Amino acid sequence: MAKYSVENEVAVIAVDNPPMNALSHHVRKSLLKYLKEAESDEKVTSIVLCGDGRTFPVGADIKEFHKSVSKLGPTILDIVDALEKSKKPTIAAIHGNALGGGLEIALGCHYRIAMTNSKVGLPEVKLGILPGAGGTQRLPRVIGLDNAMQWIAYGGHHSAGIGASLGLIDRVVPQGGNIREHAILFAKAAVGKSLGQRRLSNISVPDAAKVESLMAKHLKEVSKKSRGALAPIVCLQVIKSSALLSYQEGLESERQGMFTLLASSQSRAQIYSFFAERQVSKWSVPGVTNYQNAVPMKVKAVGVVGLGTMGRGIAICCLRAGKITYVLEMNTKAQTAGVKYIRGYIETMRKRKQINDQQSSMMNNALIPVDNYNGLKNVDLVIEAVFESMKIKKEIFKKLEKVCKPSAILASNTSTLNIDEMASVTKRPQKVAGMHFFAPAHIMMLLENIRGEKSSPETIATIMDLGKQMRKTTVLVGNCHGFVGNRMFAYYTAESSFLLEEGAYPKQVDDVLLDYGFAMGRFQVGDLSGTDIGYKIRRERGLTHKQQPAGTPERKRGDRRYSPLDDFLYEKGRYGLKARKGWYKYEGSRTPIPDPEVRKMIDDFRKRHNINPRHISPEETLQRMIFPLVNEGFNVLDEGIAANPWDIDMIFQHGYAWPRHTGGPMYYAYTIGLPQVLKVIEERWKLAGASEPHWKPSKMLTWLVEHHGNPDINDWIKLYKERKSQPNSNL
Ligand SMILES: CC/C=C/CC(=O)SCCNC(=O)CCNC(=O)[C@H](O)C(C)(C)COP(=O)(O)OP(=O)(O)OC[C@H]1O[C@@H](n2cnc3c(N)ncnc32)[C@H](O)[C@@H]1OP(=O)(O)O
Repeated sequence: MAKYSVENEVAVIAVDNPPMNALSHHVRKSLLKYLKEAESDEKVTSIVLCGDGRTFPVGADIKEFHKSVSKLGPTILDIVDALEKSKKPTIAAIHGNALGGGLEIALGCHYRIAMTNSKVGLPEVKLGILPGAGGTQRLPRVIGLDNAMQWIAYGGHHSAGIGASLGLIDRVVPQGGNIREHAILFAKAAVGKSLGQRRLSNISVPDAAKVESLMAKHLKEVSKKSRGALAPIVCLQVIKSSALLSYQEGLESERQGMFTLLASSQSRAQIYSFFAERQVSKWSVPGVTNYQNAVPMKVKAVGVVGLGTMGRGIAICCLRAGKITYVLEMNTKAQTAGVKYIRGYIETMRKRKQINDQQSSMMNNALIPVDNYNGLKNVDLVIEAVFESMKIKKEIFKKLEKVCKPSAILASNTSTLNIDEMASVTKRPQKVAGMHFFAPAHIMMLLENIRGEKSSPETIATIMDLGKQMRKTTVLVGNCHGFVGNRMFAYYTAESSFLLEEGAYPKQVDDVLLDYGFAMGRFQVGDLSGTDIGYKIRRERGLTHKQQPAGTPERKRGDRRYSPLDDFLYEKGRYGLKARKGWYKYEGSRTPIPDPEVRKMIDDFRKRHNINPRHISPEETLQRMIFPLVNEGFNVLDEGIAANPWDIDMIFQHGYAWPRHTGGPMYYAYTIGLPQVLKVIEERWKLAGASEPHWKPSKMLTWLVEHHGNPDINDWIKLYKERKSQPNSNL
């Protein structure tokens, strides 16, 4: 709905649709009704449009997308047109966010004023669509083609100050000011002034002459940054029309572009991702607790044990979340280096204006290096971040148990190991949990929180709340080897090496993954993170080639297929980018170059094992990389390790840079169709057999296909759980 009032001859129309004033159908209807009323009321001389509550409208109602109600008139464009055509001055009064369709209606107004802390932007590209209410045609006319391409193709939010410097915002209202009162005064002053040039559809694009060079520049950038994504490309093409065609023709090109994008599977995947991101914070442990009833503990001080790459990043996250952060590192050299890194990073944030001087000095003061466990006696929560060894972690947990106050939560940043086993060496298993950060911890958006068997509701609520305070996409999962992410990802990695054994080379596999939309292929990522990391984890588990007793078949560990190619690579000193050689070689830059030495290593291996290399098609490569991971995803759901398919998808998008426009592995499987996915898995299982158990079709996937074909992803859990809970279900 919207509210209507007339104050001092100024009509004020306030959108009232909490929480975000989305432009739902009923809002659009009432907005147009009040606009007509203001237009026809002779006592009204000007019109202010604003938002009630938290914000100016943040855009179209995303829940309406792909539903018939979104097509019901009036459209947002009808409102934009009415605002622009109005004979009385129209003023958008922005507080909070003016995004998407919200900014488009502001662009329809003759003037825009905004609170200094408000944000403006056209983020539709993040939903796989484009601004469909004239935004692609009006924004370039006011801020120029170059800026508009930047804003629309990347979908960023920008401060009111930036908007003002580009001519988008006519006045910035300082903090503490009343936007409504300022708007009314502004509106009164605008009465009688010519509106011709204030109607943005009337003016031309200032830097239109540069259209071809700007187009080439932005196309190159988006193709690199959003590989495989359709929306940024279509956005650019449509914005280009603003420079070459009339406003009306440009609008038609926008309509066509929107039509194409809305019909694409990518927009569905991205809209799914928008809601999934919000859904994961509504966690639940069925029958135990959930986000609504568990109360988090107050965490003022955090301890971080270990100042290696992970510990440093975690400490930065804690400091940014406003925590007093004790960092424990016994090795003096490592401590000096770690603290130097953290302070250096704080300074970089200050220089980049991500934090101000006061925040920087607060963070520096809150960082407290300690060199013995007693230094952690006052913390409310500790995050252990040392090398991935159960023995070492248990020793640390025993020490923490002794020094930390009884109320303190003990968390481990383990990426694979059993949280319950760590909890078992303490007297407070209810206070033990996993907090799995992804490297680099201060950059990656994901936090995979692991509940132990005995973790209390308060402990779970606290680690989830801390993730939120760190502004991470925080997903709650159950305890098992590798949890959700690494348990599933292990098969992706294993299968990539099997592909090398059978006929592929690293670049061939990586190219398929790049075409799919990953920013980097599996072998490029391996080089970037360092091939030594995986080797040390395999060595800890007694798996590496050198640890096997004489006579052990090179390609087996127990009864499972194993590829030792990764071990050979490490043993040749090819540690990845840092050594300038890994799966690729690097000559003076970070560009991976296929290396004949690696090719020879693979060829020699094949010869030694009488493997006749065969051509592996891109289709087979993609299926073999992704489908085992999907299959394991269904096992993870079946066991309750992940509560929902979107939990898995968010883990992969934010922890493993899975391309957002495919939604994530589980959503992708749904897009392909579960029957097709199962068919490939079953065929592969017949070929591979028991030594490759990751191809054994998951019970849940099989049941869903047999009984429901390709059910809606939102129904997977409900359908399966209902059946599973029946007495003779055999599931
Ligand atoms: C033809 C014309 C075409 C127009 C295209 C568009 O306008 S597309 C929409 C463009 N706008 C956006 O993409 C903005 C989406 N919203 C956000 O980015 C964020 O919500 C925010 C505005 C930055 C605020 O973030 P914050 O973290 O403060 O809140 P939440 O994200 O948690 O949101 C609170 C709840 O509001 C729901 N919601 C937000 N925006 C919309 C929307 N546009 N439509 C419908 N619902 C929206 C969100 O889902 C949250 O709901 P919960 O049920 O509480 O989870």
